[in-house]
Amino acid sequence: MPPLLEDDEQIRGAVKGRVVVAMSGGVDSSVAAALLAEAGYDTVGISMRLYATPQENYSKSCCSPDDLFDARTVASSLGMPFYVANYQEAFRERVVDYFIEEYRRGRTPNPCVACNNHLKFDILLKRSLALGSKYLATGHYARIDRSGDRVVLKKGLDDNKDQSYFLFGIPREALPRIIFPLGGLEKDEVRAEAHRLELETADKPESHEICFVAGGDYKDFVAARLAQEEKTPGRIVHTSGEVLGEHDGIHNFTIGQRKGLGLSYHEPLYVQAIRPNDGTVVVGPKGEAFSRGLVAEECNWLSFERPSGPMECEVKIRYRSEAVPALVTVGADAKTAFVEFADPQRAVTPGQAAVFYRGDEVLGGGWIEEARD
Ligand SMILES: Nc1ncnc2c1ncn2[C@@H]1O[C@H](COP(=O)(O)OP(=O)(O)OP(=O)(O)O)[C@@H](O)[C@H]1O
Repeated sequence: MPPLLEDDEQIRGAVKGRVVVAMSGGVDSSVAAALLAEAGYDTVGISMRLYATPQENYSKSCCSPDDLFDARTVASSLGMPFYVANYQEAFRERVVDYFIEEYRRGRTPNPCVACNNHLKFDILLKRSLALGSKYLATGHYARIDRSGDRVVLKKGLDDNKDQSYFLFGIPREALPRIIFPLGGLEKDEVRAEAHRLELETADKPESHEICFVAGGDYKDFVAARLAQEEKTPGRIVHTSGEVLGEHDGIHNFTIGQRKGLGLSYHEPLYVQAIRPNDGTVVVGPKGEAFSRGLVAEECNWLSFERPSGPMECEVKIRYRSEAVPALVTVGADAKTAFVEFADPQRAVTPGQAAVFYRGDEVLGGGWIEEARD
């Protein structure tokens, strides 16, 4: 095992003092807390209560009583003070309602980004600083590099776990206040650390689902929360113009979707566009779903106040896709970015994030508004 926190670029330059650790009850944030405590930081644990799930789904939700219990147990074994913050209302407004509204509009939301932007790195960060803490730490797989003349956000070292895509919305001035103790570790090392530190959560399984849609299908979740008059039904039309069928609402579709279209056709068809105005869902064969670029709105820049001119960089248009070369130009207020891919990309999806990288560094990002042909 390489030396951890003390020599880690994550923490270099971070003056020892009080750190609030955001504890979800999972293994990652448990290890983050334990490493900071071991390195001599004055750690305080906070779990956010975000969502109340029905009784039968308790154990599958991110902030179920089980998880709060686990977080409390780990904090207690580390001798850390521990608090639960009730952020259910903010979470409902900023994450759950946003999630439903985006589907209603025929877009594909990214609730993890919304949660980071509005809960973790806004409300919780402010609360942490108000508690006299110097830093907020989370178990995200990303790095904050403090070694140069400016503090920058970088990808996590573990390519497979890297979560920097979800973090583009952190306010630039907040970066110096954040610590990601796991950014320089591989997932296997984190598990090994959890065992070495004898944490209760060492063998706890990963959570993969959207935390507030515990166990269920997100489409059912959205459909159950939309009144009939909020749904936009319409036609399913082939790119050739042929009408193939009808549907009950655009909230049921995502760009790039192949399954569950309710069509029988002689070749696989993919959703290529969703038109909220008249409810049309355009489908076509795989080869046709490519775009030359996109427009992103509400951009946040991390490495500078704004790009100084047209900028060559890499862009990632969904969490699990490669960062691909692109030319990015911004509008007058730097909130809108016009992205031209070096090579056309498949399934550009309004509502997802476009995150701009230069190598490992996250330059910034924004929300995809539309694809450009
Ligand atoms: N309910 C919560 N309360 C406090 N912090 C949270 C909560 N949910 C997530 N976090 C923080 O955000 C980080 C990333 O959240 P994510 O949902 O991606 O968790 P994860 O990668 O499964 O990590 P973990 O194993 O710690 O649950 C967590 O490591 C933790 O620091």
